[in-house]
Amino acid sequence: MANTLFDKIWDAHVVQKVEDGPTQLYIDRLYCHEVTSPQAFAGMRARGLKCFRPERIYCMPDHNTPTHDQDKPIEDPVSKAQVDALAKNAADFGLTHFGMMDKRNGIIHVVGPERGLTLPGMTIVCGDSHTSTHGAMGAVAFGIGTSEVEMVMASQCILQARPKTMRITIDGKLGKGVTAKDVALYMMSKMTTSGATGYFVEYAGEAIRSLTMEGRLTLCNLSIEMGARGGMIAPDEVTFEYIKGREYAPKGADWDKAVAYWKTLKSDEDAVFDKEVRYDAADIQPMITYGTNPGMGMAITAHIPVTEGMSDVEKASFEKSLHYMGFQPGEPLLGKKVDYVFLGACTNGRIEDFRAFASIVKGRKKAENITAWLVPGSWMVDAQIREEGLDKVLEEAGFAIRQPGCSACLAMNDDKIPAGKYAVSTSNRNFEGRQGPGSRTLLASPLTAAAAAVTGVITDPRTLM
Ligand SMILES: CC(C)[C@H](C(=O)O)[C@@H](O)C(=O)O
Ligand code: SF4
Repeated sequence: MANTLFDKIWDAHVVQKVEDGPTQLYIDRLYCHEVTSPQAFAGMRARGLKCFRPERIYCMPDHNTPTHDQDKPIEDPVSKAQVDALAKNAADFGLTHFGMMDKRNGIIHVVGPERGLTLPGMTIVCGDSHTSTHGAMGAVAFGIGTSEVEMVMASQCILQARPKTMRITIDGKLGKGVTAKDVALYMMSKMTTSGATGYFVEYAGEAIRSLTMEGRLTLCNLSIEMGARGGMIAPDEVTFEYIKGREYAPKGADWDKAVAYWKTLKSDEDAVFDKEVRYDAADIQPMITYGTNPGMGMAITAHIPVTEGMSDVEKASFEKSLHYMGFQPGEPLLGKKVDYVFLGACTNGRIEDFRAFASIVKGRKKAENITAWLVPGSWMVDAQIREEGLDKVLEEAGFAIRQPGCSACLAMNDDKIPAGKYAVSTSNRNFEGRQGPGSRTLLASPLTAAAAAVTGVITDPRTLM
């Protein structure tokens, strides 16, 4: 029988099936961060359990870590308690822990792939919705709840209902200034934030194949914002090239064996998906969001939609959203003044994102009215930035690089956008208050963020390329 990529990986991990019930699925990797693991560890303690496969569990703090002075004790008592608890829990349960200031620390969804911990064919879970990111390497990766984290700690298995499969094919070539982030924002603007609910998505087509590994990670990261259980891309030479030589990647004969297996990880020609969606790359422009969910996006040169034709319910929520943002239906965003720019998050905190940002700001200066937070996704990204001399380019243009972590993506640390201020942000969520109480978020690519950072207003990055 012809199988999809998802079927192949899922079926290889089934321990047992419950008749008319969920599947018991073996999990290759469990990632833990400080926010969603404390209750799971407490549950394990209360039941007197040890982790079943401690060597398959990797822990690191990322949400509560400050992005400055990480060598000093964390000032905020809540954040300090969370971060300290993870270190203690990892030590007590014999788990690998990349603590703050460890050169392997960073946002879990940036670190997994870059250390070679995330590999094709794996099942990967974490108590975090953006675990979908790892699917870019050809893995079945999805976010789980805290009680499920405990289940995996105890048994290295999880009970899961099998999701339906969807394939999204993007034909053709992406235009100038159009990045993986724009592809994701475009799809969401078409499908809405619930367009893929109940499905596990495989991305395919020429435009997807041509993405770098970083771009693929960005795209799969945003799968969850379309409601998908996860997103994935069949591994290919781009994937193998990215993984080769990384710290935890297979080496020598194990590498050859692994690649031979990974090459089988693709949907069969005649595999049938529960749903198929197609888009044309030529229709995708640099995108920006104007509302308070990631599906409220448009081409940067477009005008905010008008309410004609909307139902009363749609109109009410649309108007509430625009009121929060301080925008009017039908108006353009180009030229609007911005206060903050955030480059980072598990969406766009990788080396390629810093390269893209630097390519625009090179030889220009940060606009006076802009406060810019540039936050590498990990210490490895930080090291690459310096190795490539991008730090010099950024500094000459008036930007400073902060220390790794989730930062202003959800503002669990001090990096909060003040109420009423506008931030062009490379993160993945623009909900009310997401980047701080009253903050107004406009999601966009690193190129668009850079264009706003040097002009002080919303600017089409193509005009600066
Ligand atoms: C804190 C965590 C549970 C949350 C998530 O699951 O995604 C966070 O990472 C986010 O991006 O909102
Ligand atoms: S960077 Fe943002 S989206 Fe990613 S894990 Fe951290 S808080 Fe969640």
